[in-house]
Order: sequence, then C-alpha cells, then structure tokens
Amino acid sequence: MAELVFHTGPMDCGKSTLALQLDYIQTTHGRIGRVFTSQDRAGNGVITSRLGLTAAALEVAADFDFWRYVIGELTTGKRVDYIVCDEAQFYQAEQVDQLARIVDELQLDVYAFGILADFRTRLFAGSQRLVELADRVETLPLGPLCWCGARGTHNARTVDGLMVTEGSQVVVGDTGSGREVRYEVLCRAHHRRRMTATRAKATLSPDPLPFDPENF
Ligand SMILES: Nc1ncnc2c1ncn2[C@@H]1O[C@H](COP(=O)(O)OP(=O)(O)O)[C@@H](O)[C@H]1O
Ligand SMILES: Cc1cn([C@H]2C[C@H](O)[C@@H](COP(=O)(O)O)O2)c(=O)[nH]c1=O
Repeated sequence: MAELVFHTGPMDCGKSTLALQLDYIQTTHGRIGRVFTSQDRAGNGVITSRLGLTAAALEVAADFDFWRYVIGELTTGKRVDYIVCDEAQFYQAEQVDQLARIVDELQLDVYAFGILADFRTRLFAGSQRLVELADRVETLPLGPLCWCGARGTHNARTVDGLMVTEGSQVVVGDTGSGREVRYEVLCRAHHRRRMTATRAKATLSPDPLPFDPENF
C-alpha cells in the first residue's frame, strides 16, 4: 500500500537531511522519484540541510498542480515511483489534497517534511492539511534544545534577540546568529513567556547588582 507520510518537527531538527537521505536510499535501490521544495533558505529549486547536503529540487509555486504534473510525466512515458516534498508547510491545502490523490489513485509513496506551526504557534495551512490527510505523522526523534536545556518544540521569531509575535506568517530565515530577523527554537514554557536566550541572559544574570558586603 502506498502511503502519505508527514515527517515533522521544529526548525533545525533534521527534516531536510532526512528528506535527502530518504531520496538517496530510494535512488540507490533503483527507484525513481521526484524531489520538491518551496522557498528553501538557499533559493528556488534547491534543498539544503545544515549538515551540508544540497540537492536540486522542483520548486512548488502556489499554483503548481501535483496531480497534473505526475499524470503528465506518466502519460509521456516517464517513471515516477515516489515523491519527496520538503518545506511542505508552505504548500497550499489543495496541493496536499493532490498529493493524497496521487497516493490513493496512482499508488505512489509521498514523503512530506515540514514544520507544523509558525512563530505564533499557529498551524501552517499545508501542515494542517497534512495532519488531516496523512496515513502517518512522524515526529523526528532528535531536535534542538531550548536555552534552558529542555526539548525545543516551538519556533520563535526574534528581532535583535527579542521574540516578536506580529508579522507575516512567511519570512524565510535561519536559526543561526548574526541576522536581525532569525528563528530560535524554545520549549513551550519559554515560548509562552517570550523568554529567548538573549532575554534570559539579560534578566536571569547570576550577578545582577553590585554587592558590597561591608554595607550589608
Ligand atoms: N556540525 C554539525 N554536526 C552534526 N550535526 C549537525 C551539525 N550542524 C547541524 N547539525 C544537525 O543537523 C540537523 C539540522 O538539519 P536540517 O536538515 O537543516 O534541519 P531542518 O530541515 O529540520 O531545519 C540538526 O539535527 C542539527 O543538530
Ligand atoms: C517559524 C517560521 C518559520 N518560517 C520559515 C523559516 C525557514 O525558512 C522555514 C523553516 O525551515 P527549516 O528547514 O524547518 O529550518 O520556515 C516562516 O516563514 N515562518 C515562521 O513562522
């Protein structure tokens, strides 16, 4: 039975790495697939993982039709055994419906990868539809830690180290330091309190005030 599988987890948990590994394994066993992505940090038509792997991919624009694409490939004699979809949070809900139809009616496996929720903890449309339709939702086993050491589960958007809660849902970016707008993965408690690493360092300093034991 073909499957629609959604591999999810916060930013920086290894989704793109796993997507490329999965494609590699299938390819080395003689299967022929198609690899898609949408708005990767490195630009259009490419998948990049922070471990250094990079591969060409087909870019999914908002009006791309997966069903028509695959039918077009098959009816012109090309082979498609499976489909890998990275950054699937950015896909339209209708595109996820098309992927489910491909699984059911063409018996092709579809492996999707993406974050569930945005910086405000709201589900992305593509991820919501994947949770609704997938045969299986798999959470990646390893992920980033919050600055407190707990498992990082929620994606925060920061500007100059401070968490913001307003803005466009889509702002392509990274978790590394050095940029004005970036992302930081926090545990839920610290996401709720907007306590980023920078703010924690400033407010939870072990020695916040000068202390003179003579005058104490
Ligand atoms: N130098 C490194 N050595 C080992 N693992 C690394 C290194 N740099 C990044 N990683 C790991 O790579 C993974 C991030 O991979 P990536 O596929 O880009 O994540 P995602 O697609 O989920 O954002 C994380 O598990 C991270 O711990
Ligand atoms: C939380 C959040 C993230 N994004 C963007 C930032 C990155 O470009 C991708 C996630 O990529 P990754 O491979 O999982 O690191 O999504 C966004 O646009 N809006 C958000 O709220």
